[in-house]
Amino acid sequence: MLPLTPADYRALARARLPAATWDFFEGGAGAEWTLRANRAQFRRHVLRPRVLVDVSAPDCSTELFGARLAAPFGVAPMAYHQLACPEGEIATARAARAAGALLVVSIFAGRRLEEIARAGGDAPRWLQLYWLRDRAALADLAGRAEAAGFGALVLTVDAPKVARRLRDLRNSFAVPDGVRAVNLDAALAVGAARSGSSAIEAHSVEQFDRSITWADLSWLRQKTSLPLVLKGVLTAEDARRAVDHGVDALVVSNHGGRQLDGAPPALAALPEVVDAVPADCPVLVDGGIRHGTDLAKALALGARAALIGRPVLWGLAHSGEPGARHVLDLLRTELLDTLVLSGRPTLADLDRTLLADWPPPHHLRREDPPG
Ligand SMILES: Cc1cc2nc3c(=O)[nH]c(=O)nc-3n(C[C@H](O)[C@H](O)[C@H](O)COP(=O)(O)O)c2cc1C
Ligand SMILES: O=C(O)C(=O)c1ccccc1
Repeated sequence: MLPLTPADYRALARARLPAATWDFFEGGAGAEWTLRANRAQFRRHVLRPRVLVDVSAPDCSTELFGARLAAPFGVAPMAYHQLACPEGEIATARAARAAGALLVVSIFAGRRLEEIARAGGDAPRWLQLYWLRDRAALADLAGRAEAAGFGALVLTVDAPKVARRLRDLRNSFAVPDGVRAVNLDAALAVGAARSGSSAIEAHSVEQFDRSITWADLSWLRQKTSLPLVLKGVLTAEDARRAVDHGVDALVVSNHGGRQLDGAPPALAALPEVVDAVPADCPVLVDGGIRHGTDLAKALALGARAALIGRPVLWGLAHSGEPGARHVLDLLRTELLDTLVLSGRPTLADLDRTLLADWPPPHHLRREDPPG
């Protein structure tokens, strides 16, 4: 089968991956309610097409922190791309560069930052951090990122610990031998499998500093001159607080349903965050974006760009760099089609008038009594 959508890559990737790896990629926290809600929320909006608009030159390129993107999206930070393909983040960096997409590298990447940077060339990349107890390790990463041409630091704030993910507990999931977070000291690595527990959850409990507060942000600020992005904000209150603390951009995210189960779908939280921050503060979003139409909906609700998580892993698992590149290219192609067919040829034309609620609110439902 020739894959024509990210969903096609999902089916092909599943057949190639060990069951426990598949579960780690696909799974969420708890009852996976938020995981499902991320997708369901996209189905609650329909697109209101405008006709007889000149759509002969659609353009979905954009700029973020001074870097040019061919399309308004990037690869979400995800640990250990070598679980999907042997080249790991090197393949992803080449794919993102070829597709003109931003790459956000996880602190738990399996390849060295400097190598990833070489593979990415002049394409834009950011580094994601978790706040480890070992602040020297954080300071070291911040310095290396700046030296290797990373354009921003992304602090993930929705994970004081990794959540209880039932699939990983049932599988006693651990990272296989030969895959390691090489940008950190071996002493900070994820441990071995233990029956009935998740090595990743256990590791986070040991290594993540869950005592940090807003007051600690100034420490990280002062370690770097790079823009600072907070990932995992879902409320207007925290969005305002972030801006007050000098944060340069936000990612509205529930971590792909992998952290607080019961958190709102990212798309539903997006408008309150967009409305809470100044217009010059970029708001990104991730979670459940699988189609070009999903991108159009997120942008219409005020996102400057989106991050793509699992679909990139599907492409990597299918065929490494070309697979990941094709997934990103498909999303850009689908977005361009959406711009043309909805009569909104540029990203500036995507606003809330593109969307209507679905199903439409009724005054009178069939089951309501007459009169
Ligand atoms: C396998 C996997 C590993 C992840 N690792 C990280 C990580 O290291 N750091 C982080 O901030 N988010 C991590 N995330 C969350 C993603 O950055 C992103 O928020 C989420 O996957 C977006 O949802 P989507 O997969 O539905 O597109 C991970 C997600 C997955 C699926
Ligand atoms: O962030 C995650 O979702 C995740 O899966 C992870 C992986 C390795 C270490 C910490 C978190």
